[in-house]
Amino acid sequence: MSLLKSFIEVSADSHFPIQNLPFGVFKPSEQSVGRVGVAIGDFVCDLSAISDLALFEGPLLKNTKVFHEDSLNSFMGLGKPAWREARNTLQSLLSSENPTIRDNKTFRERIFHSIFTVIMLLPAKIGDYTDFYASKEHATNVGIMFRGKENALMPNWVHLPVGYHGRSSSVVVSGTNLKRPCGQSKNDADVLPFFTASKTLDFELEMGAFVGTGNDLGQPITVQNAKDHIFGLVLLNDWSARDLQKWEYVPLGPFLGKNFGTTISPWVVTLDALEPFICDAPTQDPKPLEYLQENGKNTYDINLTAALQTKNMTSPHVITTTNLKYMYWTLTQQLAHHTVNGCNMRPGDLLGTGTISGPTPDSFGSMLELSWKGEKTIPLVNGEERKFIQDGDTVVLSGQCKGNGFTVGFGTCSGTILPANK
Ligand SMILES: O=C(O)/C=C/C(=O)CC(=O)CC(=O)O
Ligand SMILES: [Ca+2]
Ligand SMILES: [Mg+2]
Repeated sequence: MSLLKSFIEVSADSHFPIQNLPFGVFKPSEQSVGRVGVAIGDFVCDLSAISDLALFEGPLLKNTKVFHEDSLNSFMGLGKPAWREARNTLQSLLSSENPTIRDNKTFRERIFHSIFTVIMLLPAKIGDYTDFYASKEHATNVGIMFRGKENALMPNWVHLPVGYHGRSSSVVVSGTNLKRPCGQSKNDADVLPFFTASKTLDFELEMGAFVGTGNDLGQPITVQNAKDHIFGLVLLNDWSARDLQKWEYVPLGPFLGKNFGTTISPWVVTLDALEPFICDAPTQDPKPLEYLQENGKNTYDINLTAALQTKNMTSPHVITTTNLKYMYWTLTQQLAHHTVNGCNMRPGDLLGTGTISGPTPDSFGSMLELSWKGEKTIPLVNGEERKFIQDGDTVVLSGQCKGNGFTVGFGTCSGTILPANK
C-alpha cells in the first residue's frame, strides 16, 4: 500500500503528517475566539471552518458545533466512533487525491492558518488531574534517594499503579512561564524547617492521557474497555520542587512541591494515530490481580527527550532520552485501577503517567535522578552545567514515533522558570 499523502507539503521530519492529525484548541489571533483544529505540517486546519463549510458529512458530526468550542471536552465526550469519523473525514479531505479543499482557494483561505502565528490554548478544560508513579526505574531511584536502598520500592508498588490526585487549576499549556515556588524546607541536620524559594527545582518527563468518555459514579472502566475511553496523549512536565517535596510528603504524598504548575503540550495525539507504534509493556512479576490483567500489546513505542536551554544558549541541549515503552504500569491499567472503586472520570480529565525513566543513567526522566540528588553535575553543550533548574532556564520536552516513511510526533512542551516572588 502506498503511503497516504496530503496536498499540504509536509517535510520528512515533521511531527504532523497526515498520518497524525493531532487535535488542539487555538486562536488565529489575540482578538479571535478559541476553536478546535488539527495540525498538519506547518499549518493548523480550522475544524470550525470545515464544519461551517458543511464538509463534515458523516452521521455523527454533520452539523456539529463541537469544533466551535474553546475546548475539546464536548468532542471528547462524543466517544470513539465520533473521533474516528473526524479522523477519517479529515484524512480524506486533506489527502492529495481529494480536490474539495485542494482546488478551492476560498476554502483553503478559510481553513488553514500558519502554525507559527496561531495562539495555542489548553486543549481541554481539565476537571481532574491525577499523576501516577508507574516507572519502576524512577520509583526505585527516587525511593533510594528519599528513603534508602532497603525501603526504595514500597511493597504495594508491584501490585498496583500508585498515584495521587494532582491540581488541575495549575495545568498550563506549553509556552507558559512559571515562577520558582516558595515554601517550607528542612535540612537533614536541623530540627526546624525554614521558608525559602526552592533551591532544587526539577522537571519530570511524563506523558498525559486525556480521558475521552468517562464513566458513571460506581461503574468501573474495565482494563479491557479502558482503551476506548482514552482520547489521546500529550507530553507532560510535572515541575517538582524537590526540597519542598522531601519535607512535606510524609504521610500523604506530593502537595505544594508539585501543584504550582504542570505543563502540557498543546496537540493531543489520538490513540488511533499511535496504533502503528503499539508494543509490549515490560513483563509484570508478580502477576497483578485479575482486574489489572491484560493481554496483547498495551503500550506505545514513543521516543522522548528532555532538553535544557539556559539564558546563554541559543537552542535547547538534550539531557535525557527515554521511551514510554519502559513504563511498568500501562495507561489502560492506570485507568482501570483509578475507577475500580467506582470513581468517575469525566471528558477532559488528565492522567499523568508518572516520570518515565529508562534503565540507563542517560534515560532518567528527572534532574533529581540525572544529578543523583545533586551529587553529580549535568554537563551542557556550551560548557555550563546544572544539578537543578536555575532562573531563566527553559525545559523542552519532545516526543516522536518513527514510522515507515513518516513520523508521528507530539511537537514540544516547553516552559521557562522565572525568579521567585520577593
Ligand atoms: O515519594 C516519592 O517516592 C515520590 C513521589 C513523587 O515524586 C510523585 C510523582 O510525581 C511520581 C512520578 O512522577 O512518577
Ligand atoms: Ca510526577
Ligand atoms: Mg506538577
